Amino acid sequence: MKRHYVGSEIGTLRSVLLHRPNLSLQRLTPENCQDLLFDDVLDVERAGKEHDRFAGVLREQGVEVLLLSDLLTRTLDVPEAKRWLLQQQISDHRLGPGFASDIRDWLGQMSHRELARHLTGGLTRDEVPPEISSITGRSSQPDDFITRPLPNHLFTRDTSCWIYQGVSINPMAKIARQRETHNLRAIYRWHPAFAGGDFIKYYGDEDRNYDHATLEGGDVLVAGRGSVLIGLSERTTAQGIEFLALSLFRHHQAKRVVVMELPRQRSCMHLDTVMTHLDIDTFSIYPQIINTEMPCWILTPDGKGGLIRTAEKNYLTALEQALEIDQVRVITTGGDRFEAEREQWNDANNVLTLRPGVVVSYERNLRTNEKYDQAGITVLPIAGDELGRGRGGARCMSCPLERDGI
Ligand SMILES: NC(=[NH2+])NCCC[C@H](N)C(=O)O
Repeated sequence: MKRHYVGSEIGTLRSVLLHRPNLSLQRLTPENCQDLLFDDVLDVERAGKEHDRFAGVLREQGVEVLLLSDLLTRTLDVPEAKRWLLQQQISDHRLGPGFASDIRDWLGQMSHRELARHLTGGLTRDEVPPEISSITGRSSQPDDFITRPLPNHLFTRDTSCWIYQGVSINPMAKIARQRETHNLRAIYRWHPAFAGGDFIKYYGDEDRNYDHATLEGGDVLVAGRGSVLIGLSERTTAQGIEFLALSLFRHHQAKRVVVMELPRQRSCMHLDTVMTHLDIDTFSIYPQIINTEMPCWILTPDGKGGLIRTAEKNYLTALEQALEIDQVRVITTGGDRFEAEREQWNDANNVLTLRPGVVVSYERNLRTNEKYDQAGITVLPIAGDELGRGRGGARCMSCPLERDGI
């Protein structure tokens, strides 16, 4: 079995999980898109092409690209996985026991590819045969959906994140994304590439209510050298960080966790919207948010199963300690204040590093890409006019499964 291991944020990327936008994007309307955490509706066909190009660039660079729909389809071949997933996604308490059971039976007859399509793309009333109905004969949901689509599966970075020899399968903060976690849990439990594999599940794999202890992978940066950086953000709470840090220390996978506190706002919903790692000593940052005023702590194990929390003077010294280097170099978002704000909103700082100093970035962010270039960082540009409307860039549209350390 392949070894899944993510040793850093910038070491050579070898294998990555992506989700090609599908049915879920076709369901987005001006009325529901905000609820589903998209800022606009998309040209679905064009978004698909942009995504294919993104995957193409990764493959050309030698990265293995796995697609979520393929993994899910294969997972459904395992009868226990299929039963479990249908129970989770079409639950009795969501739809009422009779209706839920009829829907599960009906979905259970579908080809697994088609079922996977609905497990990510949702199910509408119209798609279900009319003879299946709830006791009132009405749709059990206020809108047309029997299960709502999961368009944010596009951002595979968030739902699960690999850290050294294990994975966190994340309890998501927003209702619109919580059911994504079931799909990932099933894949990591039952898909033959993962089932029984030699990796740790740090957090999030239990059937329980995680309540306020939420965590999303966009906030987790595997710095390497035994360090992990985590954003305390709109999505990732102190409670979630505490659980993950304790688990990392218990499994001897990290020596320290650097916590950086972000304002709770959409434009910087995750750490990776304002900061990514480009080369051993180099970070891309959005200076309006990432600056020396930002509260920052270092967590270390106390040797008795707890945590020691030390406040840090500023994030730069914290990063230097994390990477065990003398000085970090930062590249700030390009252009004047207005341009920088607009480019940050369009994910100029959210780039995917393929190996030290080589990144994939949206081509539209001209000013910032120019600064990367001047600083000796190689930019592989991709179009993202449609994809970007979901508020995410190359980093958050990818979940590294295998990457070298530094
Ligand atoms: N790691 C990230 N920056 N993820 C971006 C996620 C965007 C997505 N629409 C959401 O609101 O959840």
